[in-house]
Amino acid sequence: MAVQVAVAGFGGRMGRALAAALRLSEHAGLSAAIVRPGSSLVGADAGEVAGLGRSGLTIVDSLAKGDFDVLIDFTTPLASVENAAYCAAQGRPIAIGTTGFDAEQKRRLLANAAKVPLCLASNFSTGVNLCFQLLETAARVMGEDADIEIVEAHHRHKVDAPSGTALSMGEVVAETLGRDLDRVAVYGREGQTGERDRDTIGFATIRGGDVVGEHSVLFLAEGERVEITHRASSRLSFARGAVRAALWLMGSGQSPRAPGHYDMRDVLGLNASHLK
Ligand SMILES: NC(=O)C1=CN([C@@H]2O[C@H](COP(=O)(O)OP(=O)(O)OC[C@H]3O[C@@H](n4cnc5c(N)ncnc54)[C@H](OP(=O)(O)O)[C@@H]3O)[C@@H](O)[C@H]2O)C=CC1
Ligand SMILES: O=C(O)C1=N[C@H](C(=O)O)C[C@H](O)C1
Repeated sequence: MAVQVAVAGFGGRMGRALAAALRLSEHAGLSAAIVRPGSSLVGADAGEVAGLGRSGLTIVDSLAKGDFDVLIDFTTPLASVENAAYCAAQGRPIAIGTTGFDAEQKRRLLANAAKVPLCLASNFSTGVNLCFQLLETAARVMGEDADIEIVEAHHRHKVDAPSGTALSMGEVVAETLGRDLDRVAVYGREGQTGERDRDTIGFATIRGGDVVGEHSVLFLAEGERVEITHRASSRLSFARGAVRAALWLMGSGQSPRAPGHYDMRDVLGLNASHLK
């Protein structure tokens, strides 16, 4: 039987993409579509709202009104923290794609991983997670001799900056080089900045139009440079990854994973020690 998936943030850009990804999945199906309390979408047909035709599933405004095995959450930091606590209390696995958490929100979110399997990924696409792996190699080989800059571009509606993916990329590079990202990150430059400090990792943000998501990490050395770039052209790449993660959390038809904090590299088998 198909794994029953609830989607929180159903009315958003990713919510609709998740509806399409679940429609394409052989092993998972949409069983609950959750929107913000007070949303005008409450009571509407989920399939119609997602542009997929009538589904017979009514949109609701709380997880307690839905029936599900596993939750996929792409909402806001506040809502994700609440939803994770609900899932932990109910013993249900959760895959979270929301970005923009502050340190305290992230601590509260991850505390729930003591009770249930929780997969938190700033980017669920396969390509970005492969880039994380490539970045480790690039940082190891070139990092000490290069200036490292991270550039990201997203659509005009995005509310957090830098993107969660850019921050994850910075963390991968900083960790590989034994640097503390909180100390070396430079978020934008203006005025008399002085010369660049070699140990810093710079971030630049572009917002506009309908850009789905683009990330480049530049390793700028004397006489040469390496650029590792990922460009997403469809939100389906994120949504299909999140569905894959939800199925993985459910143990792919067997018993669910043990409680713990996982990420998309665990789902893809990219955290295996033989790859390091
Ligand atoms: N990890 C990944 O691969 C990806 C992550 N993201 C991240 O996912 C998040 C969502 O992105 P996107 O879909 O573009 O944003 P949207 O703003 O389009 O969608 C977010 C939705 O969450 C809804 N929402 C807010 N509070 C609640 C609540 N309590 N319960 C249920 N729904 C709620 C909002 O409703 P309302 O509008 O009515 O307030 C909105 O419809 C962002 O943080 C983004 O950065 C995005 C793409 C990929
Ligand atoms: O808000 C978005 O759209 C995206 N957000 C994620 C992020 O902040 O990294 C992932 C993706 O790039 C799209």
